[in-house]
Amino acid sequence: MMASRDESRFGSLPLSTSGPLECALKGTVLLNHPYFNKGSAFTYEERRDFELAGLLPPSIQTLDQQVQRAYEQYSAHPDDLSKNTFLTSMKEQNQVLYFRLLQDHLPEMYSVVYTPTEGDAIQNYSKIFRRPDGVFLNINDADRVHHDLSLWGTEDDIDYIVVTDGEEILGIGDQGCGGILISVAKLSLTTICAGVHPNRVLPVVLDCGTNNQDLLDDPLYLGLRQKRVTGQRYDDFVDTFVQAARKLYPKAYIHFEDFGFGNARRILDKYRPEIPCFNDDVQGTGCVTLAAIFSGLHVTKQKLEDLRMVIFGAGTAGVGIADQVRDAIAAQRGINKEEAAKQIWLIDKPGLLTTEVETLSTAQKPFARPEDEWKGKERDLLTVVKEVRPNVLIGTSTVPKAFAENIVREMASHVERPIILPLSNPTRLHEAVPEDLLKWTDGKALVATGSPFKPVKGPWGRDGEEIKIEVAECNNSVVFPGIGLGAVLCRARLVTDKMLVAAVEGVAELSPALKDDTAPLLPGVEVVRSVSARVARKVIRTAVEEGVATEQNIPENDNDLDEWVKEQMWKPVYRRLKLVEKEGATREAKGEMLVVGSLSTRE
Ligand SMILES: NC(=O)C1=CN([C@@H]2O[C@H](COP(=O)(O)OP(=O)(O)OC[C@H]3O[C@@H](n4cnc5c(N)ncnc54)[C@H](O)[C@@H]3O)[C@@H](O)[C@H]2O)C=CC1
Ligand SMILES: CC(=O)C(=O)O
Ligand SMILES: [Mg+2]
Repeated sequence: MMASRDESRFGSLPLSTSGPLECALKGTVLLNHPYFNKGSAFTYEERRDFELAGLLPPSIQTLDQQVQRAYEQYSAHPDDLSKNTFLTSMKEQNQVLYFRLLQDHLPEMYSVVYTPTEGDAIQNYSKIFRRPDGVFLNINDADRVHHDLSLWGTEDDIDYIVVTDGEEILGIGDQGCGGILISVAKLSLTTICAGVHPNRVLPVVLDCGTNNQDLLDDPLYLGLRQKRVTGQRYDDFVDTFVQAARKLYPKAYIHFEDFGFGNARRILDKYRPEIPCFNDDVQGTGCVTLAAIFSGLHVTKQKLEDLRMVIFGAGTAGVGIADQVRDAIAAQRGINKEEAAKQIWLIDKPGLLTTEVETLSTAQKPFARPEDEWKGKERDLLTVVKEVRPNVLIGTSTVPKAFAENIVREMASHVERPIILPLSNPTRLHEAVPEDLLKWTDGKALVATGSPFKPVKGPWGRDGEEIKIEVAECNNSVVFPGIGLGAVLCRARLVTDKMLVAAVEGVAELSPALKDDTAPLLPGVEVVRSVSARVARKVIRTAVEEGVATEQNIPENDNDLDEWVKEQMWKPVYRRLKLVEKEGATREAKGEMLVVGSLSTRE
């Protein structure tokens, strides 16, 4: 399916987001198709032309009225997980209404469709399952991968694929085939936050088995009931998927999500030089955290050269952050990466990572401290904080309460405004909560968290008056949708380091803390679409400079480019349906294009 092209002042736009929509479906088939369905909002003419009149109550309603009703239904649900399930079924019924409801209530619903509630949905996947959503590929049927993927469209149809193997979902570990829901959730965010067209995306899970014994013992578990396959067979399976996806959907950008520590980086390093791909946990987290650090340093009136950063939890996300920050230090100070790495200390299960630690991974090695520096000293977090006197402390360990009061007070005794980012999701795994961090530092800590938290009140105003401190969400979701949108629109061949740096700048420029030092370190979800548009513009501009943009008609002027980006961002509005004959109709008009959540309408 290629959406019908719009004529605009830019000529023909690659992605259409407005104008009438051709449709060859009628009656109940139409009502059951989430892409076309408008429910009570079908107009009089549409009800007549599409044989809907007797299938709907007579009042014709507006999208606003539908949103109001849907919001009331949503609010009646007793807990977040049932709200999440309600939203999923809404998406399966009426896509525009689902995205519009989300858009209108984004700050409230963000945590319900994403972390932390999506984590609960994933953990309960086999219990709450109703309809499949996305592509299930399993390692025992590797020879079917090409065929099974080919059912989702032709070569122009897919812009964006999110793929997981379910091994390291959020902070909740191995979730086997339930991981499909992280692919689905990340794609919902690319649409709602960045306007990536919801019918041109593909959520995929690579089911390689699971080492989660609870799942293996659960009679209702839906995935492969076997231990994870590793080694060459695993690598071959991932490669079979990547090659098939490239061949079938050569325009698609591949976003890797929540792979295990041993695989995430390896897979990224293998494919990055060849195809447009991105690992959100490594690169997305690195980018958003660097943006938060930039605004924290702006508040403390320091520079990257002043940075002394301790990262607790040196896994996929922790080392991803270390890399991104190290590269930024090297670029800004004009020094090599080895020298820049000296401003970063990594701690993992063995304690501080030094050159003597035997389990160092390839990615951790560049940050290992010389063993001599630490002879005779403890390697735990408290000692490291005492010795290093960091101004930035990051948590990506999944160890709740790891940033204990004595550690935080120790840090705050050496620096005026400690920048503390507990990033482990979901909420219950945060290394500390904002309320404690602010209490222990008399409101001085500059905090951002991996999942959303309510603002904290305390007597931290200039004259001791009570103020409310809003805490930014430092989650890769601030940045990955915009990077993806940029890469898709410019049809990037590759995602280069400089494109990622441009994305960091795009987020950092819009940080509220730049204007007000009591404001959050990162832009919030209420402005996420403009953040994504800015990030996309910067990513596209850099892709052109780097010679990796293949789209021909990218405007040169920044204002034009902004408009070009925004015009192609999908919006949740009803488009007039135009009846066409089935014969000769496009795949879109015949309802044959991918609509996640509409598997039952596919043949
Ligand atoms: N806010 C955000 O945007 C993101 C947050 N995360 C969160 O970060 C956390 C880690 O995720 P990944 O890096 O993907 O997982 P991972 O498993 O690759 O990394 C976790 C690391 O923490 C270490 N660790 C565990 N217990 C420890 C202890 N007691 N002391 C020191 N280190 C310990 C582990 O050995 C491992 O290296 C998760 O909770 C995840 O949800 C991940 C990606 C993005
Ligand atoms: C945010 C995210 O990607 C994670 O927690 O894994
Ligand atoms: Mg993730």
